[in-house]
Amino acid sequence: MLGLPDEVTACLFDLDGVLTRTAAVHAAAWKRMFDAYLKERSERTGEPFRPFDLRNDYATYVDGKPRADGTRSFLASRGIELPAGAPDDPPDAETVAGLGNRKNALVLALIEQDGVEVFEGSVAFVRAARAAGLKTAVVSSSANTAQVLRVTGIEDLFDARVDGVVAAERKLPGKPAPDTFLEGARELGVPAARAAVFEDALAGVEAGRAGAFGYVVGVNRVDAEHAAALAAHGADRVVDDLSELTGDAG
Ligand SMILES: O=P(O)(O)OC[C@H]1O[C@@H](O)[C@H](O)[C@@H](O)[C@@H]1O
Repeated sequence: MLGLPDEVTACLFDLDGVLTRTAAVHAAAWKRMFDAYLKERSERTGEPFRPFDLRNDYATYVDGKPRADGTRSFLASRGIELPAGAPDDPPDAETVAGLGNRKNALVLALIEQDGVEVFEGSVAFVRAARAAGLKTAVVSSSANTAQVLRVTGIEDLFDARVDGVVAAERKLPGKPAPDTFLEGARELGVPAARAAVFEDALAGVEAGRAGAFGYVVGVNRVDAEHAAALAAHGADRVVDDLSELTGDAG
């Protein structure tokens, strides 16, 4: 009925791009922050300015990973290495934390300005899963997860939450490592083999595969190329919307 293998008794949902329409918000904020930084750097050093590519740089280096890992990973792709800095570095500090704080201020401003929308097909799927007796958790790298769940009013649909704040407290390595999803399954009291992972990011489906979860659903919100990449990185099935799983696609 849910389009999942029979042995699956729990569902672990990524947030941004799976439950809520916030992946594009993050991508836009990353681009604005990195382009401003790269431009300023190129004026200073004389290196050519090559902007952040919203599609490829985001999917390859940033999407799905914790904020600092995404920052470091993209900068490394451009041969740039910055000091880690401190969590409360100001947004103009030339550190990994400073650039991350600059990007987070942009995300919060965009959320404040435009609000957050859910994917209705996903919310209907979560409700159907719970009605069928499955346990549900949100497993996201985002430190803004609690706030996004609150403003969209869907926080009560989940039995557990493992987000960027929880992962930092418990010292769990972020996606593509499987640890945050494994922690989500542990909180729901099920072994990984009985849990399904729902992910739109390449780092996320990789985490699903690395954790040997019972089923990995790739949720494609981009294009056919991204759908193929989700399958190549570990998705057992790729859908454009979770309603495809229940056969409710309208
Ligand atoms: O900066 P935040 O809100 O802690 O989120 C970290 C990451 O969380 C992930 O869910 C997003 O896919 C990334 O784009 C984002 O950068």
